[in-house]
Amino acid sequence: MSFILGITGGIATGKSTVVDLFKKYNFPVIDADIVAREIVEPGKPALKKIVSNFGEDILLTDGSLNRRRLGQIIFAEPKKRQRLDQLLAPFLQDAIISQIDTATNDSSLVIADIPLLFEAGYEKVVDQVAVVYIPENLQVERLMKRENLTEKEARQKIASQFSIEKKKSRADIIFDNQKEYSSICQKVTSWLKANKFL
Ligand SMILES: CC(C)(COP(=O)(O)OP(=O)(O)OC[C@H]1O[C@@H](n2cnc3c(N)ncnc32)[C@H](O)[C@@H]1O)[C@@H](O)C(=O)NCCC(=O)NCCS
Ligand SMILES: Nc1ncnc2c1ncn2[C@@H]1O[C@H](COP(=O)(O)OP(=O)(O)OP(=O)(O)O)[C@@H](O)[C@H]1O
Repeated sequence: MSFILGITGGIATGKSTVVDLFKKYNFPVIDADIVAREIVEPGKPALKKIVSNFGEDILLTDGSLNRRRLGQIIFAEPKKRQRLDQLLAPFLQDAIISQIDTATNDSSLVIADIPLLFEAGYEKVVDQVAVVYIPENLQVERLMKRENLTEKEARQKIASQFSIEKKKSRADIIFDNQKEYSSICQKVTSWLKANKFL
């Protein structure tokens, strides 16, 4: 029996930074953002659904999804975001569960990196949830810096998810990422040792 650890957080709170540490220890990682890219490759049914809802304009000339354009639409218009979430949810869920199942054959610990874990109800497919936490003001600061956004744009993206405080209050484990990199490394390693995965 493998232990499935869900990792979530807000945009730019440091999920990738934490997940990379688990990868360094060779634990398998299912990345929901990558799965979400795979299910909308040209020819896949989820892409057809997006086109029938958002129009042909949502494709690039080579027939692939114009991710930048779709991002601009959904982060500015909550109704359209909800529509996208609804139409992708069944495809995402099937693919995520199937990738987790496959990974459990090879490892005692499987990491599921799911940005919208709470919003989309993935608590039921993982054993525990770790939230990578920084306070919202620092989240705004790191997001603006990483993506070269204005404060308004950063806050708009953050507002499209549950707040980081709400996620923190639902966590089984909190990986606080306010301090320097070495501090978060130490926390992850301590958790692995305390739970006998190292
Ligand atoms: C809108 C899309 C095309 C934008 O693509 P882009 O390459 O610019 O961003 P990327 O996929 O790397 O997502 C970056 C981050 O945005 C946030 N995010 C993505 N989709 C959503 C959403 N529907 N609601 C809230 N936040 C979201 C997540 O924190 C994610 O980590 C893409 O994010 C997408 O297909 N989203 C819908 C699928 C989804 O729900 N993904 C999250 C998996 S849990
Ligand atoms: N401890 C830290 N100190 C300073 N900066 C950090 C720290 N951890 C992460 N960062 C920076 O903050 C930004 C966000 O981190 P990261 O990309 O890991 O977040 P994320 O939660 O995976 O984001 P997203 O889900 O939006 O892709 C990055 O630019 C990263 O370099």
